[in-house]
Amino acid sequence: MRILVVEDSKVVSKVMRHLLTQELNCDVDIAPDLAQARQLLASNDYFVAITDLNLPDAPEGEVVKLVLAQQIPCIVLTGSWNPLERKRLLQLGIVDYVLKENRFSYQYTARLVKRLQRNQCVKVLVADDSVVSRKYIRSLLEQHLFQVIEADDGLAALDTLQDNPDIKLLITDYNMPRMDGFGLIINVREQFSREEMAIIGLSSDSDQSLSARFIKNGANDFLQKPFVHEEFHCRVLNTLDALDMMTKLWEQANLDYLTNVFNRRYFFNLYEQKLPSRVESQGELSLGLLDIDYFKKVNDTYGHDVGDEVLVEFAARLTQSFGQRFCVARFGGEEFVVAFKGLNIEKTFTLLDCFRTQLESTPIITSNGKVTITVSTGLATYRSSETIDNMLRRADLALYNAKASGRNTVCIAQT
Ligand SMILES: Nc1nc2c(ncn2[C@@H]2O[C@H](COP(=O)(O)OP(=O)(O)OP(=O)(O)O)[C@@H](O)[C@H]2O)c(=O)[nH]1
Repeated sequence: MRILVVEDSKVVSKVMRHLLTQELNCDVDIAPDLAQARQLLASNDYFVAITDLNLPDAPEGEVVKLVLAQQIPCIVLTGSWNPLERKRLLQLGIVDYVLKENRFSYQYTARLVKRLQRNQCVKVLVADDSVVSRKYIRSLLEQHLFQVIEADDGLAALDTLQDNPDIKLLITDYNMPRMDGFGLIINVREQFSREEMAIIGLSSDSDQSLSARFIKNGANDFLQKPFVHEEFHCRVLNTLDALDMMTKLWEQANLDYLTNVFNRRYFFNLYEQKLPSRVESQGELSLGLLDIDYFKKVNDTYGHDVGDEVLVEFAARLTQSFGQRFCVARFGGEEFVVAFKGLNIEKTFTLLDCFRTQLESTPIITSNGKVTITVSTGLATYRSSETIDNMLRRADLALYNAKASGRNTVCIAQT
């Protein structure tokens, strides 16, 4: 990713280069005047340009037009606060007008570029029966590089969500035919939690209780129409930042910090409570408890860091082999579990034994050379009315037998 900074102050361009390279993996080109900006724009593709308005050879913000003419998102970073000029430039389609007030202005600009990069992968659904309003919101969102999908009422929005379950933000009007904004939000919240999707309600209705009702029904935020361009962007960005934060918290609570597979807590939340009904609805369930053989020796021979690399690669191979269909979790240390739902014991045994032979024959490449490991596995299949703890106890006994019989083998628990 390449970013152009058009700035005649050496101090400011140095600060921006430092902050941008710190926040993002990117190349930064600096143009101190319009002539050099023109040259650089002619020979490179830029993700975004950050431009001053007052340059030695272009004192009237001419560089903004040049950047926008090439369809490059433009952030104005200026020392002069001119409300009329600001309004004119926002209408021209710049991403933002940032005043150089203090160091936070530069940090804000770098974070904004990072958000633009993130926004490219974020799908936003706009539900509104007014074509004019929909198109306006679309244009604002596209200035910030979001992927935008439109729906003209609540029912059409629900259909769109079925086809695009990866939509991260829903912006919905209140008054719509067939299904209004409240009906839509109530339906959406039955399928998508607050960690999965954010919702912003909109309305031009003068009823002041609407904002609270939107939020009580499951929206994250509310905006009164007509709204100011920048308020819209601030609300969208804050809502998505909160969603990102929730996702991060969820990941910290449910994923293993080293290997990124699920952790023990996630596994037990998934299986502890509803084991019989889950098994009945999905058919059989088998658990594989896998423990790397003589892992202490790996640590003692190559060091703890290489031990970590081995664990990461082992988890990656488990995920590659089973992660798409089954739950893979690290129970702690060098012990992992895979829950094979819907598979009988014979098929599960074949899969685990195949994984075992492949692991043995494919050394792990580490920073300290190749390391060959083997794995012992205990395999238990669900018995009527059994708890997950009991199943794991039986899988653990089978694992003990696998270790006792010489390791590098899969042992089946007694039913
Ligand atoms: N590198 C690394 N080592 C870990 C981690 N968690 C646990 N270990 C080490 O894993 C080793 C497990 O050793 P043991 O329980 O004796 O088992 P083992 O050497 O694999 O022997 P068997 O299981 O009997 O084949 C210990 O040395 C732990 O310190 C980790 O996150 N990273």
